[in-house]
Amino acid sequence: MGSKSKSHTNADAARISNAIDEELKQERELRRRRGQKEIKVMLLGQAESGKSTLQKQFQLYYSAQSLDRERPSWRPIVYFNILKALRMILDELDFQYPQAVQPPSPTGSPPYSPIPPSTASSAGNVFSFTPPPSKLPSQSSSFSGHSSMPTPESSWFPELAYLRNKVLPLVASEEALASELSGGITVTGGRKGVYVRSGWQALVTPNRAWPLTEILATSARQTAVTNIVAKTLGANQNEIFRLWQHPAVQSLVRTNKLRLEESASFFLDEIHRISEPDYTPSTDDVLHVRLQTLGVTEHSFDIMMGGRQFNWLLYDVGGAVRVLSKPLSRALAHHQNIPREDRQVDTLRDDDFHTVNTSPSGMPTAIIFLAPISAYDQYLEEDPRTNRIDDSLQLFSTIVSNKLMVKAALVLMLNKTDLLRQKLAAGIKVRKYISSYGDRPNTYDEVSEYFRAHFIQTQKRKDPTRRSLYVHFTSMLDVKATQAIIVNVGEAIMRSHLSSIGLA
Ligand SMILES: Nc1nc2c(ncn2[C@@H]2O[C@H](COP(=O)(O)OP(=O)(O)OP(=O)(O)O)[C@@H](O)[C@H]2O)c(=O)[nH]1
Ligand SMILES: [Mg+2]
Repeated sequence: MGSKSKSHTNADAARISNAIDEELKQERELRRRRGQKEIKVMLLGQAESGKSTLQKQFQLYYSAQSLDRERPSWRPIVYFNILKALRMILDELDFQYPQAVQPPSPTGSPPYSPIPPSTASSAGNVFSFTPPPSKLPSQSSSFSGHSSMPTPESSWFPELAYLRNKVLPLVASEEALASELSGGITVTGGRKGVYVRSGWQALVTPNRAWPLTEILATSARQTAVTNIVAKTLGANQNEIFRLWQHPAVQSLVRTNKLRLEESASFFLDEIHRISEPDYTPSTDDVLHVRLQTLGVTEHSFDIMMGGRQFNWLLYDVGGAVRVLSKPLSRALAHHQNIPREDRQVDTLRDDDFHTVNTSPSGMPTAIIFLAPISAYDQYLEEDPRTNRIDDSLQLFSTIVSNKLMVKAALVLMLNKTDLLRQKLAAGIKVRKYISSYGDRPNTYDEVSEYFRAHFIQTQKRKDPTRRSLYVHFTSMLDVKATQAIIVNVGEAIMRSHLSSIGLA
C-alpha cells in the first residue's frame, strides 16, 4: 500500500511538474511574440553562497508584489529552519552532555566516527590550506567521558533535561514537515534538508495566484503538519528561547562545537515573534531562510532599461549539484532536477552547449558568480577536507576558463562580508585555515582585499579572453546596499550585452 501511494505521489509530482514547465513555456512564447528581448543571467557559486538570496533581492526590487504574494508560503520553511536548528542543538547536547539525557552507554564510545584529516589542498596553486581539525568530544570537559565526579556544569542537567523533553516533539516533526514541503514537486526532504525547484511556492500556499487548479488543490491539502508545528511552537516558545539562551548551548556555539546554519541564530532570537498565531514572514525572514536549491530554477522579471522592456531570466543553479555540463543545457531548456551524481565537470564540451547555443533560448548573457568570503574557516559538507574558499576558487576557475561561456559578461560578488567582519572581530584568524595568508593583519580591509586579489588573479590566469570582470563586495541580507548593487550590475550587464551585439 505504501508503494502504491508513493507511486501515486510521484505521478502527481510529474504531472504538476510538467504543467509548470508548460506554463513557463507558454509565458515565454507570449513574451517572444510581444517582441521582448530576453536577457539570461546565470547565478553560479558553491552551495550556500547566496544565489537564491540574490534572486530574492532581484524579486524584491523588480517584482515586490510577487514576493508579497509568496510571503505566506515561506512560513513553513521558516519553521523548518527552526526545527533543524533545534535538532542540531539537541544532537550536540546529547553528545557533549550525555548524563543530562541518558545513562552512559555501556561501551562509552561517542556516536560518530571522526573524519581523518588530509593535507591535500585540491586547488593547490593559489593558497595553502590548513586541513580541518577532526571533531573530537570535548577532552577538557569531564562530561564528555563518564566521570562520576560532580562538576559545576552538572547543575545544568535537570534544566537541560526538562527543556529537551519540551522541544523533542517539535524536533520529531521535522521529517513530517519536510515531507509536507516535499510533497508533489520538491524532490526529497528529511534530515538532510528540503530541496526546492521552481513552482514550489504553489504547493504550500493555497491562495497563491498560480493558475493551475491542480496545484491549488494539492497545496490546500498540504498544511496539516505546518499548522501542528505552528501550534507546538506557540506552546513551547519560552522553552525554545530558554534552551537557545542556555549557557550550555551558547558556549557550544561560541566554541564552534555546535555549528548551526548561519540563519539559525536570527530565527531563534526572533522565536517569540515567529510563534505568534498570525505570523507571516517579513522580508528579513524571507532573506534569512535557508532552503537548498536542487537543479536549476528559472525566475523571470520584466525590466525597463533605456526606454525598452527586457525580459530577464534568472537561472538559479543549485550549488550542491554543480550543473555545468550536459545537464545544464537540458536544465536551462527544461528546468529538470539534476541528480547529485552529476557533479561538477572540469570542462564543458562543445556538444553540451550546442543545444543551448542554437536553441531560441540561447547562451547566457551574463554570469553572476557568488563567493562567500566569510567561509575561510569552513569546509565542504560533502568533502570535509576541502576548504570552502578553495572550492569557490576552483569553481570560479572552471567557469572563467570555459571557452563556451566566454561571451557571457562576468560579475563576481564576494558575498557575506557582514559575516566576514564578525568572524574577524571575534578573532578567528585567517592564517589558521589558509597558511599562505601568513602574517598579514587579520583585518577586514586586508583580508577582503587578499581574497579579491586572488579571484582577479584566477580570472587573469584562466580566462582566455580576459574579459572585464565586475567585482562587488556584498552583504546580501542588507536590502538597501544590495539593491544599489543590483541596479549597478544590471546596467553593466546591459552595456556589455549591447556592445556584444554591436549596439554600443
Ligand atoms: N549573513 C549573511 N547571510 C547570507 C548572505 N547571503 C546569503 N546568506 C544566507 O546564507 C544562506 C544560504 O543562502 P542561499 O541563498 O540559500 O544560498 P544558495 O547559494 O542559493 O545555496 P544552494 O541553493 O545550496 O546552492 C541563507 O540562510 C541566506 O540567508 C550574506 O551576505 N550574509
Ligand atoms: Mg539556492
